[in-house]
Amino acid sequence: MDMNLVLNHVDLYYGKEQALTNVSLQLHSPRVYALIGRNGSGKTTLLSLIANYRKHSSGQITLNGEPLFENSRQTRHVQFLFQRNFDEYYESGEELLQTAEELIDTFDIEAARRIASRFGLDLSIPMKKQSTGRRSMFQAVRGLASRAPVTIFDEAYTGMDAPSREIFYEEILKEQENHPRLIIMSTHLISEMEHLFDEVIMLDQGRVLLADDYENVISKGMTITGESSLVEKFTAELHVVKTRQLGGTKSVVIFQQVDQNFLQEAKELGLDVGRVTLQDIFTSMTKGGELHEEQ
Ligand SMILES: Nc1ncnc2c1ncn2[C@@H]1O[C@H](COP(=O)(O)OP(=O)(O)OP(=O)(O)O)[C@@H](O)[C@H]1O
Repeated sequence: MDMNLVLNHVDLYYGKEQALTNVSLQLHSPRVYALIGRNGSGKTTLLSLIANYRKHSSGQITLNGEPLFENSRQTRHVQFLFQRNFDEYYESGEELLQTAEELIDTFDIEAARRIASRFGLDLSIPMKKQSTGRRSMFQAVRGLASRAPVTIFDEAYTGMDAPSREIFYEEILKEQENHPRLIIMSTHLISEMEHLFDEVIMLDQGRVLLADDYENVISKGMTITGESSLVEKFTAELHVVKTRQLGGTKSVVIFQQVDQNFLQEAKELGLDVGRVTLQDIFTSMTKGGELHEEQ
């Protein structure tokens, strides 16, 4: 089922504090969206609006052309998985999966049991007795097996060890191949999860700093290194997001689409042009403002 989620000039206030400002986004299936941003940038707030956990203060949020808030015809498409505290849950994982099967039309309990078994997650134990990482595994299982057309994972890996996270990523890719949908994942583990993403949304202090196709984002970022004055001259008109000075050598990160002529010219001048990762772009653009100087 095709999903089309649109946010149009959305603001969110907590009392007098503005957590989201003028957020406009268009998301659609089948895509995996990375939602990245520094602590307190508004990721969970944004996800909680999409998941109908709270109402936006102004603007519009629609799913498939209909206002989303308290609209059960559309909200039933959305599942939100976050680091839930299961301290009061005496039910076992299996019992909670059976409840999910009753409540969620698309839920596949056999898939849930299979993925739980891959994690080595014992579903017979009361959830309150599970460790933090295993509670996260359970949320991952529930989200993946929900097959919800809009599935949201808010830092779903919290507490999971590296092998378990690897299983989670493999299952995301498998699910997306067999049951494609709109998945949104907020994360701080950018390098580790980069291979999962089709799209990138970057928040900074409640505003959208960037929303683009992953390949576009990566193709815009590059480093240019060489003799200081040469680098300065060459990049004077470019969108420089980070500068690093090492003696007489300067290295800058630019974030801008450039053409082959540009690369050729850099080569002829003896400048070194290198690729950067999404994590590099993210830290360059958000570490203490857009332009970051390092000595
Ligand atoms: N329930 C709340 N009441 C008041 N302010 C809140 C509430 N929840 C979040 N905030 C504030 O809103 C802003 C955004 O918080 P949010 O939790 O959405 O950020 P985040 O990007 O998810 O952060 P993190 O990466 O640390 O989880 C922060 O300034 C936070 O203090």
